[in-house]
Amino acid sequence: MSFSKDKSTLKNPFKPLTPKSASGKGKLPQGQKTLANFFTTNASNKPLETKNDSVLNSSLERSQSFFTPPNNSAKSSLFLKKSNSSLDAFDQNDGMESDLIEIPAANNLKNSKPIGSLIPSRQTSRTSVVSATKALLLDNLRQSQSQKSSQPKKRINPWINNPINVKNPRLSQKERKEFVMPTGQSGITLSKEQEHVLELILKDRLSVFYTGSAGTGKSVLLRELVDRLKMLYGAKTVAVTASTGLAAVNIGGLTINRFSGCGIAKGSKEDAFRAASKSPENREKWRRTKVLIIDEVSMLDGAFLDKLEYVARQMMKNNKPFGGIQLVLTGDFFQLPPVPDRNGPPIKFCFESQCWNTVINKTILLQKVFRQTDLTFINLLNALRVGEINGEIESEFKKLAREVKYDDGIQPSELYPTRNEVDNSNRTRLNQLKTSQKVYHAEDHFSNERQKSLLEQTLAPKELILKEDAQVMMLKNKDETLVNGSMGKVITFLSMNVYLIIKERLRQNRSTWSELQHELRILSRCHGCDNIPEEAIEFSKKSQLGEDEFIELAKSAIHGTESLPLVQFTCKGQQRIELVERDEFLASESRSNDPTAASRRQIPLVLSWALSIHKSQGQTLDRVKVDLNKIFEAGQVYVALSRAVSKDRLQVLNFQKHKIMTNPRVKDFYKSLGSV
Ligand SMILES: Nc1ncnc2c1ncn2[C@@H]1O[C@H](COP(=O)(O)OP(=O)(O)OP(=O)(O)O)[C@@H](O)[C@H]1O
Repeated sequence: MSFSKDKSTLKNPFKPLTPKSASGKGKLPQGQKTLANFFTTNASNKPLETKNDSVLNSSLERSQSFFTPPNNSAKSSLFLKKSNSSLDAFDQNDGMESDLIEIPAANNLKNSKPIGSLIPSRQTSRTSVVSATKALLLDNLRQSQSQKSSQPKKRINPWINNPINVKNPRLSQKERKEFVMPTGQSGITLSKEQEHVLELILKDRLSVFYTGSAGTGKSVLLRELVDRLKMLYGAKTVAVTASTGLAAVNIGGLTINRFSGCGIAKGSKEDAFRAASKSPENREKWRRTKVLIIDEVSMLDGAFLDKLEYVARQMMKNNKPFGGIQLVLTGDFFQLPPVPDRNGPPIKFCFESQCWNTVINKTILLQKVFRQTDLTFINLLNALRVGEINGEIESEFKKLAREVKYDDGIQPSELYPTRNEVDNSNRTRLNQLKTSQKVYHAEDHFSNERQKSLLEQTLAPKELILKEDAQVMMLKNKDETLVNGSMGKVITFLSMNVYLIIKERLRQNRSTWSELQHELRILSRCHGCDNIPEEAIEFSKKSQLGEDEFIELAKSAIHGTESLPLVQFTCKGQQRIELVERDEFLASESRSNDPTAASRRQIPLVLSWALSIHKSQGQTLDRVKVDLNKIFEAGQVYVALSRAVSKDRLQVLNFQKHKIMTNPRVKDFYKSLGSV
């Protein structure tokens, strides 16, 4: 490394850059975007853009346009609908949704009321909340009640600007009666059928199993439900669990095995109770539980559910079903089944458990599919779900073998049944790149070997190897458009200080993206060097940023903090560039407020040329390629193909009718619900 300029003649790299150097650049050719356009600080300023002019999208656009830009000084996190007329317009569209199917279980305690009578005020029930303290909730209630004649309320987006702060905001009995829960989650307005499920659980206090095909919004509904239940009863009384570690991580909960204290519960129900009651903390946890939520219930063994039911009655010293605990189960039994135990008895689905009919008061089928909007595609997926593939449907799927070309260079996620195939595919693709590489080692915090091994279940890898041009997927929700599952491409690696200068600089600059990508890569090479590399000095003479400015940036890059991946994401059809910082991943059995929680700090990205079908369950993927050659499990093909948002962005290789496996017991169960 050498200097071609005397250090003393160089400007102070830490001095803010002046706009002066931005001047003098030629105008952009027509239609070309400046790089500054790609850097978005607040995606919520833009309405959602979708190609389909469907009822759903137009509803979404309308509801999106009601948001005002974030406002820090506002009383945080309350979203309110703008006016009655817009609500009416929305409701008309709602009328086009398919009818609710509600299946009373054999012993239903109550019949549910008609939707209209369950929702006293359409206006308040359509208001939105993401997080709020008790005071804010009541404030919202008062405001919304006096809102009809007043000004439209300002909305702010707490996901972006405000920390979420739900500290056990319990409402009193009286307050609860008055309180009509608002809806939230990054601007998503729940559909009638989703709201109906909430009403059954929150108002009628029924134990509910809600199901529905892939993409019907079960997870969206669950997240909303968890927020609301915690607000109503207090966080500690709501047990949020899932059948697998991965699913538990997705909803910020524990595995049901861990929550219950039963462990793997291979023995009798009495053994399970003995294990669970060993620790006083565990007994206390059970006794304060009012609601138990279990997600991805298709993967939960029915025999385990029976043991749990017994444990609950013993713990609560109450002989009512589940010891009087309200139960909320969700999942789709046509998706992945429980993992069989080679040495144990054959698996049972939960609906085959002895307690099922006693503990579930209501079963609800969500019918409206949100993930896809093309009705033909939805029908094809439904045929796949129930395994009814006639010649016509088979030929439709076979047509999807064609290659799909994407003009932004981001390749589709390849889905494979086995982890080995996934690792091989990603490794091969990474090795093919001859670009710069960076290795990120996870920063793990744990207090024992068990916690250490649990950390390996988090989505974030212990060692993440990235290269420029590598295809990656985001693992965290950042705001409305950059979410878990967003796909992108690594541009280069920059330290935060250089990124901030460049970001500011590019707001005033009219250079195009293709012109600057190379400059950023050269700046990236300066990181950690003793002196400015020759290559950078040479390049500075033709830099779009101007020679002096480029040299200043190069000096900043030398002294920069950790070099982080700069990623170009495609979010809801728009390009967006972000420097991705480390984030925290809790082990599945840890709680965020527990100081002894096991956690991993890692860059929230994974290579995403390939994913396992198992990991893809629960995800919405923008572009998908599936090879059905090695499929071995019922539900696998359905899970894989139903991740795609449209047929146009799905490639299916080796589609053969005989590969589509559906469990006949699952089919019979759904037939008994009248849905097949
Ligand atoms: N009420 C709604 N309005 C608009 N979009 C919604 C709504 N509910 C869900 N969605 C969207 O539909 C997509 C699928 O939702 P979600 O993942 O909750 O479905 P799911 O039933 O859990 O699917 P799966 O069974 O495949 O895991 C997501 O992109 C989500 O944002």
